[in-house]
Amino acid sequence: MAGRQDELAREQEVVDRLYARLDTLRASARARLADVRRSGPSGSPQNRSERDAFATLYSDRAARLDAVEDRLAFGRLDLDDGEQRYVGRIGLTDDEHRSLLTDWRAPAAQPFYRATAVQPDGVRRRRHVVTAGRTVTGIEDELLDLDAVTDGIDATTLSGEGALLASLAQRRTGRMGDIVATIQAEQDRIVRDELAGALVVQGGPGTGKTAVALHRAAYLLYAHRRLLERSGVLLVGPSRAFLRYIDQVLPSLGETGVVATTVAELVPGLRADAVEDGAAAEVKGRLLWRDAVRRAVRARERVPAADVPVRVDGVDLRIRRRDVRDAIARARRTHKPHNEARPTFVREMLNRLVDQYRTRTDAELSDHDVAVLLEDLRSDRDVRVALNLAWFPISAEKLVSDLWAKPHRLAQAAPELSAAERLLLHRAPGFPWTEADVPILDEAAELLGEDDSVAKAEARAREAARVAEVEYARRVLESSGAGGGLVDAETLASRFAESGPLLTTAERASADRTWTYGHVVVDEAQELSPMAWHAIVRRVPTRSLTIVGDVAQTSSAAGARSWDRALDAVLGGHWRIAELTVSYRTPAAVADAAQRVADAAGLPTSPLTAARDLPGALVLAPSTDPVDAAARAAADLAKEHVGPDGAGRVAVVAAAGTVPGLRAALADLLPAVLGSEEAARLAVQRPEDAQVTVVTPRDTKGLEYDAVVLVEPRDIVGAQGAGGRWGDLYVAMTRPTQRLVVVHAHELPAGLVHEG
Ligand SMILES: Nc1ncnc2c1ncn2[C@@H]1O[C@H](COP(=O)(O)OP(=O)(O)OP(=O)(O)O)[C@@H](O)[C@H]1O
Repeated sequence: MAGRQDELAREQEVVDRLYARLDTLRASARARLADVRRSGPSGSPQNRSERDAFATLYSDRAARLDAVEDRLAFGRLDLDDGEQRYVGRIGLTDDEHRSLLTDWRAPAAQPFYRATAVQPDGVRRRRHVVTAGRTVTGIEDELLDLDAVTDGIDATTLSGEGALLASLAQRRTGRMGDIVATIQAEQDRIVRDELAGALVVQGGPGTGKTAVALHRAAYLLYAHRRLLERSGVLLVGPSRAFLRYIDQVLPSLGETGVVATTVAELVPGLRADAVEDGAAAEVKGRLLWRDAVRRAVRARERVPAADVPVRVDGVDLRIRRRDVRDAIARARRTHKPHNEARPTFVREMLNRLVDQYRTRTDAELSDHDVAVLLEDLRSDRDVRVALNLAWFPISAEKLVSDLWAKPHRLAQAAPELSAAERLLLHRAPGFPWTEADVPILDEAAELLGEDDSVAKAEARAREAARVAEVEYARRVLESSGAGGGLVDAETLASRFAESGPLLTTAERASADRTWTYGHVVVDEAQELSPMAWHAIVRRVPTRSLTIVGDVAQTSSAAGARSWDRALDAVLGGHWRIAELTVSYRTPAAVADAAQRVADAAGLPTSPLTAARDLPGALVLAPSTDPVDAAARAAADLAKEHVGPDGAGRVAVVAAAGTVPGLRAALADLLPAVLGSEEAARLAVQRPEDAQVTVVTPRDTKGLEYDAVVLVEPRDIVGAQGAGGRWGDLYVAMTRPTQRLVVVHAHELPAGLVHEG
């Protein structure tokens, strides 16, 4: 083994040099930061904001360098021409700009993920370097030499199998980690796919769709930094819990500027956390709301039933129906949103009233007289009421809450709905918003706009100032040499902005409903309703999207069972699809059983091959007392998998009605099985950090656990047979990385029966 020890020692030397370089760069970023901060609070506002901008720049750089500590370098390519190229989390060069480490996203790193013996791409050997902290603990070589190929090679051949299996075997921490060291070829093709257009990634559970989507976001930010740093990247996930689960991945890849949100949070400042019936959510998810909201808005632009008499300055005037009709037509011709077109309507009406006044009184009116008269008309209560009734200034919230609370408004706006469907949507005034309301509110906000003439004037002034700042920033960058691809004049200028705190693109974007992004990533995309798609696509006019999901896992009634049907309406058929087929999460026995169940239920599954199997991964446990049996199984699994260091996750997954009973049974049992101290430690964990947890299938969406106890599959599916919640069962079965125990009193669904 002397050869291997020598190799390890050699790699250790290289890794030591790379960390030394990293330390030097960190020290230099810190020193620059300290210099900038030391320069004190003196100077002109211009100087101060310049100093703040550089402080942000250097602290960003220091934070990025800090984030890449773990597994800084993880690969080596030995090329045909004798070059050895190290691949790692970021690119590093020495003082003479010679490459020490190649960023995993650079074209030069691509063969690390793609080269095969059949297509070696100039690579002789691929080496995975495994490190713990800064110590090299292992190496794994693949010779990409056709002579070394014994068996046939197929699409599922794993690269760096040892490193991959080691990472899959690790205890789960409740936070997703990056997979940068072991991205597989089929995944890499998706990660590096071009920016333009909409890419749909369909794949069964555990095929790495989420991981791939996040690595793709990091890749695109690297490959198109100038464009995307300014416009931003939006990530839409299914829930806050899910966003928390993945929130360390992008920072570990050196990217912190991505805006992460859920559909419920898509409109800044709006809380939509109430839960509603799936049937109502399905109706609210239909595309018909584009027309319905338009009609609801139009209903606030209304010609009165009869002329309205008003008396101004002792003169009798009439708000005439035909004037209102003409003024409405005129305002609509501006093609502005309702509230923004309102001043045109009002101006038009007031001018017509002035004309009437002139005719009635037969008076010569000077400019001054007209101005005074206009002011009188504007402040007259009756005139105001009549004009408001004809063109009502209204907020999105008020418009939509009127639709839900006032049956006649809904009937008028959405005549295509049946009376039963309309009844489903009825709410008492003051109800809280739900997720399905948000795309409708967004549509309303879009069609209403804001009456923001003052804000607009301010924005124009700010834009003029910004142009000057960009010019200034360009000069600063030229003279300081701080550009180097890390920051451009626009970015720096936005940080120079004198007013308010220094906002990053992500901060500005997340506070602005009308922001348009350079790229949008949608995860668990099968859950989105057509209206939610409409709201998301609006935010990316270039239609540059990465859409990942699995139409076999859909649980929302408004979600998609086919990508064609979900996307053609909003993307006009302009999207491409890639498929992932290897399940990295779930052991083969579990993945195969889940696949059989899903196929028997007729779900639109993708082909799925598990990357590994584990003995005893699937246990079927019949019991006459499933609650007790599930609690016992979970306690035993907790003993096996849950560590006091916070690693290891066990979930009991059950239909909602059983959850409270299971929680109580488990709480009673854990002290006896784990000891009272360990049980007490677990008992006080926050729900999102809980190492042992009892949840419904929908709570587990996108997440994973070391072991899962699945309680009574029949209850999860529900009584409807073929129309039941099979997607939920498919999700629940495919959460464990190590073991699935199915506890049941009733008959198991087809496909879940022990074969042989
Ligand atoms: N190339 C890889 N190397 C190491 N781990 C990987 C790789 N690909 C995926 N994994 C791991 O497999 C697990 C499943 O990945 P992920 O959650 O991205 O799958 P998914 O397709 O989004 O699943 P689901 O459809 O169930 O939400 C994760 O723990 C992920 O880190």
